[in-house]
Parts: sequence; C-alpha cells; structure tokens
Amino acid sequence: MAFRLALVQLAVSASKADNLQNAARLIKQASQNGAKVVALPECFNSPYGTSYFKDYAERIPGQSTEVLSKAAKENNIFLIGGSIPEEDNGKLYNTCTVYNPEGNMVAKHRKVHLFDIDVPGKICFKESETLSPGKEFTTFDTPFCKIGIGICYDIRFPELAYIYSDLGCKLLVYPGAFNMTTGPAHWELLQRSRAIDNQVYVASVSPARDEKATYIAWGHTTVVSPWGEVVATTEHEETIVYYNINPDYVDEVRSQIPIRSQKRSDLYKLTKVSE
Ligand SMILES: NC(=O)CC(=O)C(=O)O
Repeated sequence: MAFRLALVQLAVSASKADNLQNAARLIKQASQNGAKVVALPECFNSPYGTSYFKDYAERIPGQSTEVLSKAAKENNIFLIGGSIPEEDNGKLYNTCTVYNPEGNMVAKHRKVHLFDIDVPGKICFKESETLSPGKEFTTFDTPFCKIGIGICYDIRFPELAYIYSDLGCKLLVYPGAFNMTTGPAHWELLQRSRAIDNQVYVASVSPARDEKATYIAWGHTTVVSPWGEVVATTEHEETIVYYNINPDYVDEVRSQIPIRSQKRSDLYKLTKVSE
C-alpha cells in the first residue's frame, strides 16, 4: 500500500523546550498534509556535539519521548523520532524511538556505529568520548511495509542495510547529521549506494543548518528510490520533505534486475553474530 512519508528538516537550537515545541508543530503540519509516516532528524532535541550529550540526555520514557508519543497519537501517524541523547544505567546512547498511531513505542534503535573520524584540517569528531554503541538491529512493521532504522554514521556500513533488506524492509530511514566536509562528499552517494545495493527506498533526515553551531549540519534531507534516483530533496533551511512511497515499486525493480536471487551464496555469506 502506498503512503506519504514526511521528513522534517528541523531547525535545532540550544533550547530543548523550543525544539520539542517546534517538532510537535511541524509533525502536525506534516500529518495535515497527508503524511502517514513522519521522521525527525538525529539529535532533534539537542545541539549535536559531545559536549551537549550529557546535559540533554534523558531516560526513556522521558520528557522528549512523551512529546513524541503524544504527537504520534494526536496526529494518528507512525513517528520516527529522530534521535535524542539517552541515559541508561550510567551510559549515554544516541537513540531513536518509534511510535505507532496509538502512541505506543514500537522500536528503539541505539546508534550502532559511533561517529569517530579524523579528517586533518577539516573535522575531528569522537562520539565514543561520551557515547556507548547500541547492539541491536531495529525494524518495525507498518500496514504499508516493514521499515529499518539506522542513525547517521550507520549508513556507512552496507551490512546493516543488507540485513534490514534481508529481514523484509522496503524502506530504510536514517536520521542523520552529516557536516560541511562529509555532507557534500558522501551524503547523497551513500544513500544512493544503500538504495541500489538493496533495491529499497532510503530516506535520510538532517537538522536544518545553523551556521553558528559548533557542528554545522549539511541539511539536504533526501529520499532515494529503489532504482537509485533522488526522488525528493531540499537545501539546508528548515522545511518538510514529502514523498509518496510505493512499496510495490521495490518488487518491480527487484524483478527487473534480480540481484537478490543471483547472489553467489555458495561463495560468500553474511551471518549475524549472536552473543
Ligand atoms: N554524524 C555522523 O554520525 C556521521 C557523519 O557525519 C558522517 O558519516 O560523515
């Protein structure tokens, strides 16, 4: 069944209260415009940066996730709640929660691959200074299709996307916050790669760009089709990106170019490591 997806490219400020209020307002707007699945960006309630995570962290359920649950219920939508810094048992995680139209949490994804990079003269970022990595794959069912969740840096790991498509996902959603170095170089390329590798829709949701922030987000919230085409995108201001997802198109592309049944599983295989 086709459905309208809305990606909220939220302007995130240092005020958590403003961020929550703004998110609730734009979620409502997206639903009034016909969206059945709405997604927020990575770190939607807090500026993105290791110096902020501890101060903005919350337990789940907590203030921010209560707002998400209420917004999902009031607007009768599936809500992919971007991410928030989560505190649990003395550890911090970068966590995405997902709500069904009844306002119940149906999935929780803790960023699996932490963003630790060092590009000399450009950007050095070490999420692992304050965050711990998640250990779970995260998918959830909707009446439209199964959806897989990754957070930002998770998109660089093709194995995760492959596992999600193998589990039956037809749409992968990555709340993310690429930056002014990696954004122009890799943001679209990675989405198109994951879409083509797996013949799925890929959607990535960024915060709007704030030139005064310590970490400047690239923006360019985007949807890519299973054919690898950019079918919806934007620049870097606060906005909502809409696209009508047709899960049947995934099957169409897969039957035209049947790489899934042509894999040489006699030669190679991806296996899940159990604990
Ligand atoms: N912020 C991230 O997690 C990832 C990112 O910016 C990149 O991979 O580049």
